[in-house]
Amino acid sequence: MDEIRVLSSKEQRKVMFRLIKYAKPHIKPIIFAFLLLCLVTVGEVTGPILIKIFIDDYIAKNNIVAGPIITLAVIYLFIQIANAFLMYLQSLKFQEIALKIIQQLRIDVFSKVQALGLRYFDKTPVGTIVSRVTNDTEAIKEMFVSVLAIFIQSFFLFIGIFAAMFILDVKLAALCLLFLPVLIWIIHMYRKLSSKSFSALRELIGQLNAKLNESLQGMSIIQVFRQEQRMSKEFNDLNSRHYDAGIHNIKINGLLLRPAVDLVHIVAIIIVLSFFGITSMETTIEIGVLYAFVNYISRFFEPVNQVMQQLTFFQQAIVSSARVFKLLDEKELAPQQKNDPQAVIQDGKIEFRNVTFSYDGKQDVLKNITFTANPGETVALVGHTGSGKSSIINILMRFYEFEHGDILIDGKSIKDYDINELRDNMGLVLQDSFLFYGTIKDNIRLHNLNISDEDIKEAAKFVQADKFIEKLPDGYNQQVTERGSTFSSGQRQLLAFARTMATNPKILILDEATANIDTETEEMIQQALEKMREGRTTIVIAHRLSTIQDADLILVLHKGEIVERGNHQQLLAEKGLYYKMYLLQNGLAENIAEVVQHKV
Ligand SMILES: Nc1ncnc2c1ncn2[C@@H]1O[C@H](COP(=O)(O)OP(=O)(O)OP(=O)(O)O)[C@@H](O)[C@H]1O
Repeated sequence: MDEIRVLSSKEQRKVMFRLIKYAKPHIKPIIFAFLLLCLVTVGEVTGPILIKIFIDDYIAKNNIVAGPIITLAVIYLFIQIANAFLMYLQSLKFQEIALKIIQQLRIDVFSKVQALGLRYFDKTPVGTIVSRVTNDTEAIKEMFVSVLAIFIQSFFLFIGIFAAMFILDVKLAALCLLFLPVLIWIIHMYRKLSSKSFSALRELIGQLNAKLNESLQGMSIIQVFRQEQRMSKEFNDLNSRHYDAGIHNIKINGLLLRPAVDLVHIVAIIIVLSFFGITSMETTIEIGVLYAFVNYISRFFEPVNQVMQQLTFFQQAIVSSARVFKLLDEKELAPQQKNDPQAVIQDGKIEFRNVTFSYDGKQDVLKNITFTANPGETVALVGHTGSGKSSIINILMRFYEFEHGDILIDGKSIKDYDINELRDNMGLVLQDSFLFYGTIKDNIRLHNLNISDEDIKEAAKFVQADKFIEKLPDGYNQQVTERGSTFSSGQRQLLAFARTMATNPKILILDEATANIDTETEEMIQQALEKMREGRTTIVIAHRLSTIQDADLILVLHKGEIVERGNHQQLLAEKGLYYKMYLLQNGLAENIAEVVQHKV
């Protein structure tokens, strides 16, 4: 989980510059949008000047001449209409650019997530990653769509208004400039106070997401173990903390947003009116100038208010951007390959040479693993839970990088191969067969266009999945719900077999299912596995020793080391760990307690 941390001003600036870099490819439309913005500002500022001319030159002087007044009115109307149109156009342009930028950012984040190594996913809750791709990029979108547009628009308007005020009355304009430091101070205070509460708020939303995600994924366990109340309590606690953070935020906003700025606004009007009152005793003042000033001051405070309001989103976007950039800079990448074009898998010979591996860099979970699986041979990994069987598969599949020793395929280091070459030739079937939302066909083909409908049917037939698929109302076009929850685990397993067989890999890696499957399906699965293994180098994690008695080599793992090796008969004759496991699994141990005591 990300820590609640307020970014320093320097860090915020760095994040801001990096965000702005995303706008670089859109420089031409941005310049166009800025030009539109300039025109809009000119339009906004000229309105009060035209009214000032109308008041001072015509009304005050009682000089009601139809021609010039109508011309003035027409110009005024034209400027207002043109401005409305230009405003629409510039806002559309800014939004378009913003959406394009955010689209790119999302693509970058998603590609990065896919390039990350499993170590990253081990330490990061799924909810947090989802939050990065959705909520955080959404917050950044807000920054580009409204925050920056309003900041820039307000800045332009601000300059335009001051220019107009200086044209009308230098002294009074200079007086108005005095309010600037006060406003800057309010904005600074607001930013300072609000940034911490925003970070806390965003962080809590991330935690709420993570909790929700955990609850949904583990729903069956939650219900079975009656964890509903605990989960609700934890969720409620987080929700209450979110509420408190929200209230804290509202208080800061309530105090510093509109009220503080409005107060300065009123003081400014009072000072301007007093100034006019005092000077009117010495010189005649033009009522039109007074109108224009009061109008400008109101217009000037409106953008300030808007900018203040946008600071909320700005803060949010900076925090979100910092998190997204942290993800983009994540160094925990998937193992890198040398992509040697000469490295091609021909026979599928696998050699582990003194491989030592650790997940955390501290504790070795595999120690000095050495074995060879010759082409077409089956090597079975057995051992108690936590002995390192899955870890061997994890490094063989290049899910995790290993530092010591080497794994060779057909005599070349596994690190030399192009990852596609490895993935195309190594079929992996895990215990929990993951099915995607889509049809059965999609799930077997996995969008590989080289696999025809015929290939799919053949693969299904090969693993005997065709029988149950054909009985489904829509056959191969039957819809698979999320994670394939409407299929039995045996059926899911058969579909996963078919998916693997459709690619016809040279190497098979199987994590044999431990789930209880009815005897008939079990039989089908065993037959399918036997056929699949024929002519393929196979590494299989076996939970039941009965299924691997014909393996060419059985490796018995204990605490990350290979403690016994040989075929079934040899290992039984050794009367070691394998022998004890075999007796236990077959209920043949005369005194099971004795065997267990022997630290099986
Ligand atoms: N992703 C991981 N991060 C850190 N440690 C891990 C990770 N996966 C496994 N381990 C640790 O590595 C050791 C070996 O685990 P591994 O999953 O390889 O055992 P296994 O023999 O496959 O067990 P099982 O039969 O229960 O699947 C264990 O101590 C386990 O706690």
